[in-house]
Amino acid sequence: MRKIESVSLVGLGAIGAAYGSRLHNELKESFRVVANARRIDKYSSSGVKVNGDVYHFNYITPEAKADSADLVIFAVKNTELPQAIEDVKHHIGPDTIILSLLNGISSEDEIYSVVKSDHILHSVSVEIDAVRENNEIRFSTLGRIVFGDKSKSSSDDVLAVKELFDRAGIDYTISENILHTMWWKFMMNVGINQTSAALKAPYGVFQTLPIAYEWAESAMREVVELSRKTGANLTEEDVKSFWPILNNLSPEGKTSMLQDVEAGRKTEVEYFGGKVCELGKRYDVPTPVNDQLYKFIRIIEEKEKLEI
Ligand SMILES: NC(=O)C1=CN([C@@H]2O[C@H](COP(=O)(O)OP(=O)(O)OC[C@H]3O[C@@H](n4cnc5c(N)ncnc54)[C@H](OP(=O)(O)O)[C@@H]3O)[C@@H](O)[C@H]2O)C=CC1
Ligand SMILES: CC(C)(CO)C(=O)C(=O)O
Repeated sequence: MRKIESVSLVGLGAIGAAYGSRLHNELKESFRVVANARRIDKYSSSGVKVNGDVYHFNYITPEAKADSADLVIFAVKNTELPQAIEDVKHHIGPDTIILSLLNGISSEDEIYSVVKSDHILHSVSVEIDAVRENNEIRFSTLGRIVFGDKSKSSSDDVLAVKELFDRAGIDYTISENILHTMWWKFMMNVGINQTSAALKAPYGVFQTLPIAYEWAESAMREVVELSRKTGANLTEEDVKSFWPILNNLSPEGKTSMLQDVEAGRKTEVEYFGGKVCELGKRYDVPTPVNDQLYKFIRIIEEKEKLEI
């Protein structure tokens, strides 16, 4: 098994900085953050704070000549992925393992369509409640990364990432059925991210108001129906499995979509509700809850652009 000695990250936001701080502690200068000059200025001026500790990472611009990394991690939003792939391409060699921590079920395919690598693992981060405000990232729980190889249950790439996470102190689970895992996480995001953004509600609202949680569950159940058509085969038990996860998150914590709405940024709604509506049409499965959530969040985004 080969040992991962160098990692390049693109996306130093809530998720990227949370896990990146652990990788920096382990790999020091061999952990590189790829970012353009504007972002590097922003990060360098006062450092990036992760749970109160100030980090100065090893920054590198997309244009700079670079050796390919043993591992490249994507931690940008789905809307930012095409540019991120372009920006990190100097760091991807024929043997580079690629991990995408993006939510949704499409980022790995999108990366593959450009880099055509056989070393792309599938992954999701779960049970993390990371919140970013400017250069400051806070989380009460780092959760874990669930990852796996779509074609084999255990591969050299999986074992190499496992060994790195053990060294860096990052919790993980290796999934034996990563397609199911990706859909399970997708289902949660479709439920909680969209309803929290529509209600402008942190996790505490869902922990205490059954009516809010039921709304999230109704959006998730449409994903369960769709999963039966795609082979991911989610069940009602999968829907119920989110309850203990939610209860472990900080009541003040906010989904990444609520953070986007509050910051006036474009959200990932196309990759959650938008995807559900698209698949619903393709498989002739009704998706009334997501149809409304999709419209609602699109209106919030458009409203942001109006000057009235
Ligand atoms: N927050 C959370 O708790 C969780 C989030 N996720 C998922 O993880 C992914 C990332 O989310 P999150 O960390 O919250 O998002 P953030 O918006 O906090 O972070 C994204 C970061 O990527 C940077 N970025 C974007 N494009 C580039 C680029 N081309 N080069 C370098 N940096 C770039 C952005 O910089 P800038 O701000 O300067 O544009 C920003 O700092 C999403 O898919 C999300 O759904 C998954 C689990 C939990
Ligand atoms: C599941 C949840 C809500 C927190 O880990 C998430 O993935 C997000 O905020 O995007």
